[in-house]
Parts: sequence; structure tokens; C-alpha cells
Amino acid sequence: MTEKLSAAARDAMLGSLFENGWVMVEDRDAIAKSYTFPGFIDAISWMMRAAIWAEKWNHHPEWFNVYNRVDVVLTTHDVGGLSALDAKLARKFDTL
Ligand SMILES: C[C@H](O)[C@H](O)[C@H]1CNC2=NC(N)=NC(=O)C2=N1
Repeated sequence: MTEKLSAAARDAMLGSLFENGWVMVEDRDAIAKSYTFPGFIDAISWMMRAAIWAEKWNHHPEWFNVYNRVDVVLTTHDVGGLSALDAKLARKFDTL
């Protein structure tokens, strides 16, 4: 069962993400990161790979693309805030 991250789990799971460019979204329990690619096709290709993992794990990003940039926001709608799934997906996105 997915649940909201506890204070202790936040420190453990989010710390390395913050070191990797993820930030808290203002006024929301959500994390965000902007990825920049050489061009549009690179951005779209990354989104396609990310989408396959999102679908596999049934956990989906909020995202916005313009040309070579993809702005990603992760949160867990079912619990109204961050869960371990957001950290897991963020770590995966950073490897793609
Ligand atoms: C019914 C379905 O399992 C839910 O809507 C899933 C789908 N993808 C999801 N993605 C995200 N980011 N948060 C959710 O709570 C969520 N819930």
C-alpha cells in the first residue's frame, strides 16, 4: 500500500535526489526537475523511455515539454503528497 513519506523516510529518500537537481515544489508536497537535451527528438526519446517505466510501475509524472526541455513534477495523487514511488521514479528518470 502506498503511503505518504514519513519525516525520517524523507531525509533518507530525498536527500540524494536534492543533490541531483531535484527541488521541492512551492506550496505542494511534490518534487520537480528540469531536464535539458540537445534537441527535441532527444527530449521526446527520453520521455518515451520514462513513460515506459511510469506505466510499468503505474506511477505517472506531471510533465511539460517545450523543444529540448522537459519539466517533471512527481507526487502521488492517491495519497496527496510524496510517497516512496516518487523517489523510485525520480531515481529511475535520472538514469535514463
Ligand atoms: C488507479 C491508478 O492506479 C492510479 O490512478 C495511479 C496511476 N498513476 C499515478 N501516478 C501518480 N503520480 N500518482 C498516483 O496516485 C497514481 N495513481
